[in-house]
Amino acid sequence: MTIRLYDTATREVRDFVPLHEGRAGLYVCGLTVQSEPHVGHVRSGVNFDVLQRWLRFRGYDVTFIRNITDIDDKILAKSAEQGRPWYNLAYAMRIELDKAYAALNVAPPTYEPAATGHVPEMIVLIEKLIERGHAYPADDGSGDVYFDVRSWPQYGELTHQGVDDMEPAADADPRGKRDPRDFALWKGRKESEPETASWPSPWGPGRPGWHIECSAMAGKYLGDAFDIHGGGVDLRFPHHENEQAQSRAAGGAFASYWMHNAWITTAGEKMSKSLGNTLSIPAILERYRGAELRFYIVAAHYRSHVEFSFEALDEAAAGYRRIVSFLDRAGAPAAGELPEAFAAAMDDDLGTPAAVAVLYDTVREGNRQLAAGEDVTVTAGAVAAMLDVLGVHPADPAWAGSGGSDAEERLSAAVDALVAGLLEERAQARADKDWARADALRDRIKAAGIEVTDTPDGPTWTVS
Ligand SMILES: Nc1ncnc2c1ncn2[C@@H]1O[C@H](COP(=O)(O)OP(=O)(O)OP(=O)(O)O)[C@@H](O)[C@H]1O
Ligand SMILES: [Zn+2]
Repeated sequence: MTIRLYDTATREVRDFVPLHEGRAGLYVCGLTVQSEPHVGHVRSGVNFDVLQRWLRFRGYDVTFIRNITDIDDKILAKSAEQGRPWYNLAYAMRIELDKAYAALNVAPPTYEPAATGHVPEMIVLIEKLIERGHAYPADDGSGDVYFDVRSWPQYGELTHQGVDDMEPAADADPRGKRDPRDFALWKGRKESEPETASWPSPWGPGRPGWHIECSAMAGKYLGDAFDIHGGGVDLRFPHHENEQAQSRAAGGAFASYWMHNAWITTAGEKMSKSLGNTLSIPAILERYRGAELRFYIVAAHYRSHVEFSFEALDEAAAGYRRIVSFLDRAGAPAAGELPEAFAAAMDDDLGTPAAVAVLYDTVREGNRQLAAGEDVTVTAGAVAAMLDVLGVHPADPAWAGSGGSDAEERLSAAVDALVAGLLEERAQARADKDWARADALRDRIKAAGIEVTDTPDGPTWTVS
């Protein structure tokens, strides 16, 4: 019954022991809202949504914080390219991200703080670091402030590296730094940058560095010490190493466990805009239901890279539809008891592949029971409970309006059958050269607002 989680910091699977009994504080790095999200971007949203659902199922009162980075170099560069204010781009992309999460039934976090709303908290934290001798303002008049990595002997402990082996920090102007690895806490405003992208500070107008944002927001909403910090595996270094160094150097314990999800890849490479191998969420949702895409993502272990392919997605979607069809035939029961093997798999570092195997086995057994005319109440209730935990229950109200909800599909199937019947009658009337009847049938279909198109595979219809 104990949840065990792989902790990236200790590199082992450990029992989850919360700081406060019955409660779990979770912080996940959200996205920089600079462009439309692709399927790789939403993976962490889905994976950590499964984690928070599992923690809740196990009785924890979860506080889940996922931030939005709405100011940074990439946003400024892209908005300049597009000739629009940076906040206009960030806001528009935030709306796209919200839509993608909603389409995948990723529940909103307890609170979703945006970096631009927390600059005063970041300034207080930077002042504290300067006071404690772990940060310094650059002496080149740039207005930058850097974290002094040599002042913090534990720097590198999260990713098990010695300072001397590390690359220079890329996110800061090298001029005013004491050590090339010192990273920016505050970036003085450059002449070329818009005034609206700067905030007053003791070091002059400027904006926060990326790493300090998460330290300040995690501290504000979860306190100096909290349970789990998550994010994509590429954030381990430098972002998470830096977050931990800042927060601990300021006196807090920060996260007890670190969890990192792996990538969605194409041809073995991280799906990424800079590689030009991305697939946007709306493009996928033109062909698949949100629940099918989510099922595809959750069926893989969060620490395994997923090589994206439409064949694999087709397979997952077909598997999901078989599960839904079983539930339908079993009379769409309420969630019942969760099978122990499923719970054990989830307790074991969110072992979703093993959990999904239990789900398929249970459906197989349910189909056998249906064929044998046996009672399927318990089996179908177990299937419903497992789908709930994974966030893919077809009756979840979250799917309503996102296209292809269960109710819509059934309605569509019913209309399909009726239209097919009318079209068959029309075909027969034509074969019989009964033109008046054929026309009357065509008019009836049209009057119902249905448009029929003849294709080589036979007629198809849409609601006009
Ligand atoms: N293919 C992916 N699989 C899983 N997570 C991803 C993937 N791509 C990006 N992420 C996550 O999304 C966040 C933003 O990543 P990043 O800025 O690198 O996006 P990107 O699309 O790769 O952009 P760029 O092309 O500028 O590198 C990070 O938290 C990262 O972990
Ligand atoms: Zn972060």
